Amino acid sequence: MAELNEAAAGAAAGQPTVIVDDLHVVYRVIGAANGKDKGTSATALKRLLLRQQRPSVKEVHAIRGISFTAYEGDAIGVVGRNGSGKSTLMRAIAGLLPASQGAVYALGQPSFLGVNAALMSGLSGERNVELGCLAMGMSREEARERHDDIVEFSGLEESIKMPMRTYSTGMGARLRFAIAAAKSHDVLIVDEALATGDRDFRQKSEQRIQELRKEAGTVFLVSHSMKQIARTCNRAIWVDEGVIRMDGDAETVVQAYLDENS
Ligand SMILES: Nc1ncnc2c1ncn2[C@@H]1O[C@H](COP(=O)(O)OP(=O)(O)OP(=O)(O)O)[C@@H](O)[C@H]1O
Repeated sequence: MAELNEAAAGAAAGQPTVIVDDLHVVYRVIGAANGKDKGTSATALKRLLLRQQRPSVKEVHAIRGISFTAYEGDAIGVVGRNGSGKSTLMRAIAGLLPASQGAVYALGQPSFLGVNAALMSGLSGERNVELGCLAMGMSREEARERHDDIVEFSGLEESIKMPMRTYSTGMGARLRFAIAAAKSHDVLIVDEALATGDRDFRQKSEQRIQELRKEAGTVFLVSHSMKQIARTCNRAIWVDEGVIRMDGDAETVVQAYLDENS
């Protein structure tokens, strides 16, 4: 495993951008431990009226001691079965979830799909492009300059004038990626967003991920598509029940994962 790790690091050969050191993440779910207590507002009210004790707290230890280092120029595919901890790991790297033990050190502020500020569902796609660019630190002029390219990349055409709440999940994901991809990032985390696009959009976005890598950033790509990981990434991390099962060059990890899961 150590050999693979070094091989992956060598492929990118840049400075470290993310260091994950013995990371643990624990979710606390209130009222989930007792099968009879469904945790609805009615049961909460009943408990209040009857002065019963607070429901027990169930802990879900989603990440159980993960360590690795990502480098400039790395495109890291994150693979693993449903519920293995991929999204939790990504959210912890982005600083959206606290570590219950260990730490994440990152260069700059990792962007979770690039636009950390949520897009506004009541506003048009066009207006969200402008706000998204400003939220990523562009000047108004820069945002205006990039506008047409972002709209074209998104492929939303006339729908760009419609409020975002009228968009399908796929349309929303395309717009988010198009905005995020308009800027270089030290660390960009793309969590399943590309899965919703059609073939054309997937090709465009995979190409853009390669360009972002060349601009000396690190890209994490969570995907259930092993082909996409093998095409897009130089390195892959296989997460299994909250720990790293394998970390190495993308093709080797994808093959090992497929061997076990097909
Ligand atoms: N908000 C939450 N509260 C409690 N438990 C959670 C929460 N989010 C995730 N979990 C639990 O943490 C574990 C890891 O979930 P996570 O979403 O990180 O997995 P994943 O690998 O991204 O799955 P998928 O491939 O289905 O998206 C699972 O056991 C899940 O039930």
